[in-house]
Amino acid sequence: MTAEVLVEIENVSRSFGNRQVLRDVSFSVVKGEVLGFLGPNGAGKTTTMRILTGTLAPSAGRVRVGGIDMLQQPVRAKAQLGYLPETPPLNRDLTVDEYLDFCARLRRVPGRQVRAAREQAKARCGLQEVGRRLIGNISKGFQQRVGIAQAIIHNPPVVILDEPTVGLDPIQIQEIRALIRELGQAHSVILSTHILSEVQAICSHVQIIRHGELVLKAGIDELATHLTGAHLEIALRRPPPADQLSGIPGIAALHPQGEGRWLVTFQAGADPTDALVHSAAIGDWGLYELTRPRLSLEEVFLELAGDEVPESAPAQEQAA
Ligand SMILES: Nc1ncnc2c1ncn2[C@@H]1O[C@H](COP(=O)(O)OP(=O)(O)OP(=O)(O)O)[C@@H](O)[C@H]1O
Repeated sequence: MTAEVLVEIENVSRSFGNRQVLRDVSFSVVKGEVLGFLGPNGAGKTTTMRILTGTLAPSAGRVRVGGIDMLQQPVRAKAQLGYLPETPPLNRDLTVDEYLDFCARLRRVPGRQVRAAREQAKARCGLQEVGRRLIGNISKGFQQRVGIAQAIIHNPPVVILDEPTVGLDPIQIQEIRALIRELGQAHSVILSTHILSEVQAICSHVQIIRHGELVLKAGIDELATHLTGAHLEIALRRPPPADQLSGIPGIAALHPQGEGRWLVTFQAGADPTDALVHSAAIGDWGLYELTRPRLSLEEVFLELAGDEVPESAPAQEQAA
């Protein structure tokens, strides 16, 4: 069974004046996916989010949300989305309940269902205790929950969150991440962030944009192995002379690590693992360890995005 596609961006480009900031970007998000959207500053994340949420038109290409074309039927397409911008659009002078009721009406929740929608959003975001408090008087973590509650008040299939944990303390970060993971069970979530460890903690998929072009979209598990194809670490009790090892077809280089350990680099497109294991058995080399070193998301990011690495673990995040 193929999963339901909820977001489709096809060949989207965008220019500002004669400067092209998005080039032929295509991706889709299926039901239940939590997609982390990563890229260096100025790579085009916000521009993509704005096009996706219908607040900016693409210069070329097509956007569909829940199967509805954003350019042809913007009101219907936007109803499929909930959006938490980087700075949540909160009114500090309203109580949480008043504000969420207001958002529900804005989102065209029918009058008689507003209260139920508000209570459900509050329950999902852990806001039951603060309904009557002024937004200006609750903590930043609770304010962020209110921002998420307004994004899901109309129960949209797709939720878009822009830097949702910025400025929170470690406990709040942990709570908001747990909430986002939970949201991922009922909605598709697109999460823009600079924090690599956040992507690893929350997302099922990751996408990297660089200079306005997508350079990777992968499942989070595939990602760690994405660039590991080129190396092996082996340990041998009775290592042969190096030229015997390096003679195995597909091996580009050998880097001795001492005590019978070697880092083996593959030739492009080759995988000498089987040949190596075979030679070790025939030659009685005492092969007792064979591992593929996994790259961190940071290393993968560096390989693909090049310019600059986003934060991996800001000081405030240590305990999260
Ligand atoms: N309204 C605009 N007019 C002109 N240039 C713009 C406009 N909006 C964005 N840009 C340019 O487009 C490029 C992509 O910007 P965008 O905000 O999408 O990047 P980003 O990946 O979200 O970066 P950051 O992480 O710093 O927010 C940048 O060079 C930016 O200066």
